[in-house]
Amino acid sequence: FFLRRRRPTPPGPPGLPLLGNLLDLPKKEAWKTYIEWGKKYNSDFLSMKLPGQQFFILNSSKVCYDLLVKKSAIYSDRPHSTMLYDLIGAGWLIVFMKVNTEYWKIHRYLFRREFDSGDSTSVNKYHALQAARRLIQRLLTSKDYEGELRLQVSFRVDKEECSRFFYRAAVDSILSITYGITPSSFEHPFIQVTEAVNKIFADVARGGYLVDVFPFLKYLPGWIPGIQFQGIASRAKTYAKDVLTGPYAEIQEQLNSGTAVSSVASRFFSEMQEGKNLSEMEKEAMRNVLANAYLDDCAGLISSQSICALYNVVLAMAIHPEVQKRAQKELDDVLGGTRLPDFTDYSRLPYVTALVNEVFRCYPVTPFAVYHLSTQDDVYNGYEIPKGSILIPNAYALLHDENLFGPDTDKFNPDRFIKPDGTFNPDLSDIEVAFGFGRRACPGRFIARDTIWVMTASILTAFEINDPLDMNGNKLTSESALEFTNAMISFPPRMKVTFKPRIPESIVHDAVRHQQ
Ligand code: HEM
Repeated sequence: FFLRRRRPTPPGPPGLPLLGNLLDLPKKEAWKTYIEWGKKYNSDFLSMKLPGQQFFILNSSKVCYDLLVKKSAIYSDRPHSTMLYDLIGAGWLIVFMKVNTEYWKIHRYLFRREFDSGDSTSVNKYHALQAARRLIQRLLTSKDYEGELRLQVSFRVDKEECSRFFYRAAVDSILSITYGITPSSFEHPFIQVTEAVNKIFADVARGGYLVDVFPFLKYLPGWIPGIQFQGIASRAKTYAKDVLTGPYAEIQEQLNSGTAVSSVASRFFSEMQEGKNLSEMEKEAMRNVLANAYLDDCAGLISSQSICALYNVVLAMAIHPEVQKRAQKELDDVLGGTRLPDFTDYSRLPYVTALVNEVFRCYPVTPFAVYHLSTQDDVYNGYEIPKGSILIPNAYALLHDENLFGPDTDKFNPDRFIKPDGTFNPDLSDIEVAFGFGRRACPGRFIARDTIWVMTASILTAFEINDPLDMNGNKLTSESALEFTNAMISFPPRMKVTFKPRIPESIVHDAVRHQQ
């Protein structure tokens, strides 16, 4: 036994005794450093150790597919968070659920049924379209608006200019899809609570709580100096409960008073009223699925993916005016400058679709997807992967791989998604990795794509996005060095842009009225 030779681990920076690679952890855009490590160690499969935890970095499509897709049965778990599970009681968050349990499977099944199947898709799309139109109307009629609107595009989810519009648009869209609720203002409690939860969950995901490293700390009372996490957890527990039960209770009241509009929740309650026999687990799972959709998109596991994607669209359009103009020409040719786009225009707007895909590719919202945890000892290419290892899929590396997406992948070029005959090229299907891998792949990706598409098409129809400036007032261009945040959800740098209207206000007001 003692003489048994251990198999090697893949190459990686050597690290220090006890600390492992703690001091090697990149402070900026870690995904780019991991690509550099791959070149240095001449391997697409790397290892890294932190105290008590073995990590593997997956830098190529082959390794990601071999492990996370082909062997997804053993590479699809998540690390346990004492803060989230044991202290906040947020075991209903699908993204952190233990894999392959009946509980997780019923949540995934219901999520898929409600967010990616024929009947529900058309109602979901209708709500996303309405939210897009309300966004355009709010931008046009903002009290700050004087012919042109100067927005501060900021990744901080607070009440700064851009957040007011894009944060609200994303919440507006997902709340109406899930519960049929349209918040009347930014101060609405269902928006405010997501802001509060956002901060705490973001810290958990960043590994910001010591109790996640030393779980025994959970037994210490909150009055001991340095144990603030107990107080934070107790506040988060209240917020999380509000997220789970607030809109759920409101939709029940609306149904009773006959004022509910069609949504995922209303369909579910109608089924129950019609006598559909559901187990207690199914009922609980459905309540959780609704809250997961609401929370994952607004304050999610780490922050808000759709909001980040919208910021990236604004950034990309501002620093690539030639792409913006071409997309606007396509929109004008189809819409004639007389109306806002809708989903029936999809097939006639291949360049808009290409540019949305290019935004997901060039500026991935989740450059590492979400970490996966292995549940069995395994061997890959002669290397040992012990049970309990964390796998970091470098989605950014794949999305910038020239073998998958053609030349100059550091350049923003929607044409890579256009076929020679001018139609959209669906063959670059590796773009899917922008939404994760294998059995954990994002179940909200269909509605996320639809929402970002219709919001992008609507914004570009209604506005020119000009004059991007950094926070020091320097002009930003496609050549500027942009530093994205080094986090699970990677936000673009803060900047200011101008929104200049391109169509008469009456078109937008008519579109919103027509939808009601
Ligand atoms: C731009 C938008 C979005 C992006 C880029 C995104 C990306 C991701 C990624 C990378 C994962 C982890 C996949 C993995 O572990 O391999 C994930 C998980 C998840 N996403 Fe999304 N997402 C987006 C929008 C949404 C929306 C709108 C919803 C809800 C309607 C949603 C719901 C979820 C859920 C429930 C999970 C957890 C799945 C599980 O762990 O089994 N996402 N998403």
